[in-house]
Amino acid sequence: MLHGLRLPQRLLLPIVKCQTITWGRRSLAKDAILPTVLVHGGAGHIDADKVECVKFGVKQAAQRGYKAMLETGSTLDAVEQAVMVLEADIHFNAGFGSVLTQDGNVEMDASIMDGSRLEGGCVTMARNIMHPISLARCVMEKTNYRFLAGDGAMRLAKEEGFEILPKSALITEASQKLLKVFKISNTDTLYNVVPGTVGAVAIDACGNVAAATSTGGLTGKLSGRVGDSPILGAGTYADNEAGAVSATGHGESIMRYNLSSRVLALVRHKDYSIQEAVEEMLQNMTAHFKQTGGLIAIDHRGQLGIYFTTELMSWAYQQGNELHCGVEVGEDEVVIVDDDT
Ligand SMILES: NC(=O)C[C@H](N)C(=O)O
Repeated sequence: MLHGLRLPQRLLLPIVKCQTITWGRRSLAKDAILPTVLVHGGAGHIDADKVECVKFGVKQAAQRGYKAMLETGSTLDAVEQAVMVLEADIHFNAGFGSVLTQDGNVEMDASIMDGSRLEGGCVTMARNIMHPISLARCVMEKTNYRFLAGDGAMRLAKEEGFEILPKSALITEASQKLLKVFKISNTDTLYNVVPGTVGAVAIDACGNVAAATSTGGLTGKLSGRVGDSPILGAGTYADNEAGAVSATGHGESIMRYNLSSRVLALVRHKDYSIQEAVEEMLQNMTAHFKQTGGLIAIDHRGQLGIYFTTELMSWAYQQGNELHCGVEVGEDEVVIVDDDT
């Protein structure tokens, strides 16, 4: 059965009026976009006793990202900071708490993209660092390349002063238990039963978008397996002319479907609303590959798309002083936060 939620059409209240601003590729005359940071904490099952912790985590992340955007004016900072909160949180499969390979090791994937310049950075097989998302950003900003793997990525981490943690530092009791369960059950869809991959998308008042995704991948994966999360167009994409997307779910399906790019192509070329686009693409992917997933997205006008074909997906966003959050289909909890949080 397919699950998802429809968000109420939101009023677009002008809070910042942008001048006509010329970015690299075209002139944008935009107004009435509400700056927003939207995050997800993975699609799948969440144990009932963990739901509140997971909700707390995604809300913290959305708030942190929003605050970063206000402080620095950068959507790239917003998505990086939001994802960093979730990488450091034991309840998510990214950074600390990442799931384990068949050999019992942590190998992490991450990517980040700046929609104003179509710039991106990606890492795979990152080890022993808390924040692969920041390493992905370093690849983008400090090298002539856009994707580094394994030893090369780790060399950059050392050169850039990342703290290199002991091998066991990111491994948790929960991830070890999951690997045991995986080995007994020998299924490849264990992402369905663990809190997941994390991601963020953001837009500022001028229509600049960014996206970021970070994950430990799939429990029991072969060493060297690369998922969708570090692949631009699959797990992550951002383009000011269409919007920003972060995906979660079965990586081998998401990458073959080029899920994030397809969503934005519908918005840009077929005049879909972002919610229609995430629903249709995820339903099609799920029907085609018989594998599930979840998406968060923001279009270039600031409209939001949230959808999942799994049982649950944790998400949260901050827009002005409203903090929204949900886990189940149709859930949309709202709290008002202080301006200075
Ligand atoms: N939980 C997830 O979202 C897993 C991730 N998409 C991967 O396949 O690596």
